[in-house]
Amino acid sequence: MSADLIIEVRGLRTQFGTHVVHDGLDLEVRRGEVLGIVGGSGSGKSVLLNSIIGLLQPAAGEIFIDGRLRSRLTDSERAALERRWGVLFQYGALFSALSVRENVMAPMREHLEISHALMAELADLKIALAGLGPEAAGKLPSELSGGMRKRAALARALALDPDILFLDEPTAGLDPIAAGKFDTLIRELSQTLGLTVVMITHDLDTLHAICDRVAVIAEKRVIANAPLDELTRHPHVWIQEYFGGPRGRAALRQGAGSR
Ligand SMILES: Nc1ncnc2c1ncn2[C@@H]1O[C@H](COP(=O)(O)OP(=O)(O)OP(=O)(O)O)[C@@H](O)[C@H]1O
Repeated sequence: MSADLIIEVRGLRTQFGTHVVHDGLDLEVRRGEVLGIVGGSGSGKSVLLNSIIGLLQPAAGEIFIDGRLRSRLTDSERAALERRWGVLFQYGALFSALSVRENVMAPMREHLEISHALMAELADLKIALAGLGPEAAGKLPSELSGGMRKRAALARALALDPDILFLDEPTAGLDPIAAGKFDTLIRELSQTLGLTVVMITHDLDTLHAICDRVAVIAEKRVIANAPLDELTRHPHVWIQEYFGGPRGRAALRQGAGSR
């Protein structure tokens, strides 16, 4: 595995009963990049993410993180590895009965042995980093707008100073202005903190605004993984329909105009 790869998936097969989701899937993620993952509904984007982070056991294949084979790690090595990433799940998945600050403190309680006061202080820093004002810290998720909830979930994903951030449809449900601001925030965080970002998205604007490369899942595997301008020339029919359809062309024009 080359040193600039932080994640490498080889020959992944996942299945539920007889339903095969991935078969012979390969994926490479380079250190420090923002990688977008696209594919039709049900093509297995979330299942891929859950396999990489260990929530799902693949039927076959190998997943290397920093050159180390996931399946060969001891429990304590795996726990240490899992502290290195933050995950923003598709629906935010905040604890509804806990304040934003307590939500951000939750992974700290699990993994860090530091005082409550220090945890609260660190949580407030992450909340600010995610672009929320200090008044948000004491609020419940239900008291926040959709965009603010995404930021709260992002603050929690940043709780343990990860070097990889996994985002499952981070801008879904946001209006275009809020989505654009969230994109900018992710780009700034990846640059200032040196984060590697792996992001599932259907949002063509997001792909154009912040992704260095885009991996396309179709036919149970990654059929292409390239910068967008290369990808749009790819002959595969799904890619042509996705990027060459009216929405794809509009996002392309807008992306070109904003660069
Ligand atoms: N726990 C599970 N048990 C059985 N089938 C599952 C399970 N999780 C996912 N699947 C199936 O695996 C396939 C891929 O699901 P996945 O959620 O990864 O799709 P996706 O590409 O993320 O779709 P979307 O864009 O709609 O979110 C789907 O057919 C789904 O029904």
